[in-house]
Amino acid sequence: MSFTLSERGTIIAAFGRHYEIEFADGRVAQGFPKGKKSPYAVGDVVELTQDGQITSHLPRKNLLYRSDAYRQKLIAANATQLLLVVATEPSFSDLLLSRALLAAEHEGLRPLIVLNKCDLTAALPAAHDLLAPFVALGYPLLTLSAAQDATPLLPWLAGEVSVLVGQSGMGKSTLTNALVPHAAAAIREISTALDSGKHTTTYARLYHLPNGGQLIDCPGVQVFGLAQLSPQEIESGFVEFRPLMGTCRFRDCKHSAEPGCAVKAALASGAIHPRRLAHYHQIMSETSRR
Ligand SMILES: Nc1nc2c(ncn2[C@@H]2O[C@H](COP(=O)(O)OP(=O)(O)OP(=O)(O)O)[C@@H](O)[C@H]2O)c(=O)[nH]1
Ligand SMILES: [Zn+2]
Repeated sequence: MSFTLSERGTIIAAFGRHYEIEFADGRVAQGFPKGKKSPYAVGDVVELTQDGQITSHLPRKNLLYRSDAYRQKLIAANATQLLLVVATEPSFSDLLLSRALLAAEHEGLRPLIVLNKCDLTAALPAAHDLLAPFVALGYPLLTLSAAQDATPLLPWLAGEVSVLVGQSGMGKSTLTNALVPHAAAAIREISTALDSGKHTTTYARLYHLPNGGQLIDCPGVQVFGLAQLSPQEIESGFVEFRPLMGTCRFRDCKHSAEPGCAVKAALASGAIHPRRLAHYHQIMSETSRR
């Protein structure tokens, strides 16, 4: 009989097929998956053999990921909160925000929209306009300047496993560096190891916050595909559509030009924002192409 001793730890960094695993006593080991795939994500609790092979992960509370028809990109496992980072400059995509919120709703993550770079005041009104439909839905919004003071975020982070998601350049790394002592050093170390030489985040990492809670910084996302979601899941992920589900005249209503459409009626009355309906149609059009 042969067996390999294995240990259980949490993935705290993921770069391609290369993982860092932290054990309960604070030790950190390198790990790699069996085979060619990278089926694990930061936040996963995994079994690691003595020679560094990851053999399995424990059941996940949730898994944040994006996908298109061909592949999945895992973002984080077992998180509790999604920090959607946008900025006054450069301008951000509100469609991407709708997509990320849909993923948060589907995975049961508490969403918080963080509007960064509020020191760039000239662009502030336009950013608030773009965010207004989301704020009207009740999504919490925190406005700050990571470069000047990231502390307004602290009360939101205690006791949570928070994932930073946003387009490149919104300031996720600046936020991380402001909140986590030594984060910059860890980032430099690995960038040198990967020889990327770039200042953009190329891998995901989990940090322990000084006052409790954990923060996961990820590479910037420009596309957030949701091929994993069914049309029903997309519809129920738009929170303002929920009370209307099943109330259109036609059961398979596309909420486009059908008579007796409850969603269109809500649009006319102002209960649904035209931008959100446009996002819904865009995301739905991608599912029907599968
Ligand atoms: N004016 C201002 N600039 C900021 C602020 N926060 C970040 N920046 C700048 O915005 C740029 C992008 O910030 P990063 O933290 O690298 O952005 P990121 O979201 O981590 O980007 P990726 O690593 O590419 O995903 C940098 O030049 C920062 O100095 C802020 O609060 N105010
Ligand atoms: Zn309808």
